[in-house]
Amino acid sequence: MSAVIVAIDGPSGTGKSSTSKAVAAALGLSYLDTGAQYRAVTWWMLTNGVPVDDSAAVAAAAERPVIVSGTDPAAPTISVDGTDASGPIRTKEVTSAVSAVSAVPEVRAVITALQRSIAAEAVGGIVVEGRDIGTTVLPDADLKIFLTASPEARASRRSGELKGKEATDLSATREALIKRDAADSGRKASPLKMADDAVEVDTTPLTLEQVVECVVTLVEKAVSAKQGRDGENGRSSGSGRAAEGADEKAGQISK
Ligand SMILES: Nc1ncnc2c1ncn2[C@@H]1O[C@H](COP(=O)(O)OP(=O)(O)O)[C@@H](O)[C@H]1O
Ligand SMILES: Nc1ccn([C@H]2C[C@H](O)[C@@H](COP(=O)(O)OP(=O)(O)O)O2)c(=O)n1
Repeated sequence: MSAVIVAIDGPSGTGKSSTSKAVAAALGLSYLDTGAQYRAVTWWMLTNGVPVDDSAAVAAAAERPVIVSGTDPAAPTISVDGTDASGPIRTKEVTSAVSAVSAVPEVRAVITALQRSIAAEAVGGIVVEGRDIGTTVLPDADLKIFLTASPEARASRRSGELKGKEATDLSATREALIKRDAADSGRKASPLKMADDAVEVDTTPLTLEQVVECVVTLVEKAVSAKQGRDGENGRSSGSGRAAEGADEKAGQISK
């Protein structure tokens, strides 16, 4: 069977990273945080003096940063030009600039190609999380999930994280999230949007554990359906009873 590919998209604070990591760890899959890659490019632009509001300057530099992502869900890594960037990419400066940088088509072209090659190399399967994975990066993913949550829930989750570090003001966090979502959803190049064939999960009333359980179940169904399809293909070329058993499971997927 070819490796399962799971796309998890949604706005900020809906639980994409926590859910994707836990699901990948539970099922032995690789994990890719594509937001971290856009943050890494943004950090490179800021540290190299590229004016992030000048899209032509950002476009001209788009191919320069060398981004490497480690895909172990237990210890995901991100480096830029060989330097660990996991800390610096989470600062307020990067968060404020990342929507402008990620709206530049030349940046998206470079990062999208990188994401596709990482997914293709993940022989054991992968969970890829972001904004445009189901619509643009991996439109043939075996399962597409779109996570949502109320702005209040998202802001309170985020300010819980920031406590003791940077701004903890709930309404400021809420405004910043809404502004970033509007920029990410309103850009021309590959905006944040639910794919037509995605499963929407509203995480507002759910604990993280409940969301993980729900997504693990959906992935298992998608794997069964995939095995069914692979079995069917095998059977049409003459591969017998095992294919028939797998074929029965194909009806179980619910979208
Ligand atoms: N269902 C949930 N209920 C409560 N807190 C959650 C839930 N899902 C995620 N969180 C918490 O919310 C914060 C943001 O989650 P994260 O996975 O980083 O979201 P995203 O990747 O969508 O921005 C984290 O601190 C995480 O532990
Ligand atoms: N596939 C993606 C992933 C992220 N981005 C952009 C848009 C987001 O505001 C930033 C940062 O993404 P990230 O997932 O780190 O954001 P949060 O964890 O939700 O704060 O990157 C994107 O344009 N496409």
